[in-house]
Formats: sequence, C-alpha cells, structure tokens
Amino acid sequence: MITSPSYYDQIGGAPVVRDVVERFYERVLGDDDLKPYFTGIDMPRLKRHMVMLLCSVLGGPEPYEGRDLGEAHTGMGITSQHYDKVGEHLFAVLQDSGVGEDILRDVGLVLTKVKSSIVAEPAETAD
Ligand code: HEM
Repeated sequence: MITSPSYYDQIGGAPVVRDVVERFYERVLGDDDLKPYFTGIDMPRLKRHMVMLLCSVLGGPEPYEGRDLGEAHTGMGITSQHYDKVGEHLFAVLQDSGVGEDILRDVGLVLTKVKSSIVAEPAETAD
C-alpha cells in the first residue's frame, strides 16, 4: 500500500511548525493594527498552543489541548479586517517556508471555517 506523508511530515514536522509560529508572531506583533490585541498576553503559552493547533491541523501526532477557539477570542472585539490580516501574516510565513500550494489551500479553508467563531462582528453588513 502506498501512503502519502501527512502535510506535517511534508513540511518538516514540529521544528518547522515551531519556526513558522515564531516568525508568525514576530510579524503580528510588528503590525501596529494587531499589536494592541496582544498587550499583557502570555506569549510563550500562546505560541505553545498555536504550535499544537497547527501541528494537529497539518496531521501531526500532537493533539490540540488549548481552549476552544471561540472561547479563547471572546470579548476581544476582533474585526473581520484584522482577522484577514492575521491570516495574511500566517500565509506569508508559510509561503516563505516553502510550503506547497496544496497545503496553503487547505490552511486557507480552515481559516475560512473558523473565522466566524473568532471575529466579533458579521463579516458583511447588510446596508
Ligand atoms: C487566524 C486564525 C486564528 C487562530 C487559528 C488563532 C489561534 C489561537 C490559539 C490556538 C490561541 C490559544 C488559545 C488558548 O488560550 O488555549 C489563541 C489565543 C489568542 N488569540 Fe488567536 N487565533 C487566530 C486569530 C486571532 C486574531 C485575528 C487575533 C487578534 C487580532 C487573535 C488574538 C489572540 C489573543 C490576544 C490570544 C490570547 C488569549 C489569551 O491568552 O487570553 N487571534 N489564538
């Protein structure tokens, strides 16, 4: 039987995911629109949870043991635009790491799926 390696294995496993997450938060904290959300946040803990989440989304062995995403972002008032910016930073870092188009597409699908539980307002206003 031929089995294809998981996305997690294809990109180089946990060390690459850790590096991606490190560079992702460097970009996010370097973005004046996004930085204020992270004031007073325990960043090492957040990074650990993001690594677990990304590893499990990519098919790695680590289970995600952080909070439910809706619960974790409650009350932050995250706008649709800011959400999209965070997604763009993640994409840019994954692209820089040489992650393939198929993986980028699937990560994009996951980001679209979880958006409504993270943003505090409807993505479109009916006016
Ligand atoms: C793009 C999709 C996103 C994913 C996959 C994601 C993922 C996560 C994860 C895994 C955690 C840790 C949950 C826990 O505490 O167990 C977290 C927390 C957090 N996220 Fe996000 N996030 C996303 C978008 C955003 C956006 C757009 C913002 C703000 C602009 C944001 C700001 C935060 C902050 C400030 C925390 C820390 C909460 C706390 O420790 O009290 N996140 N996120």
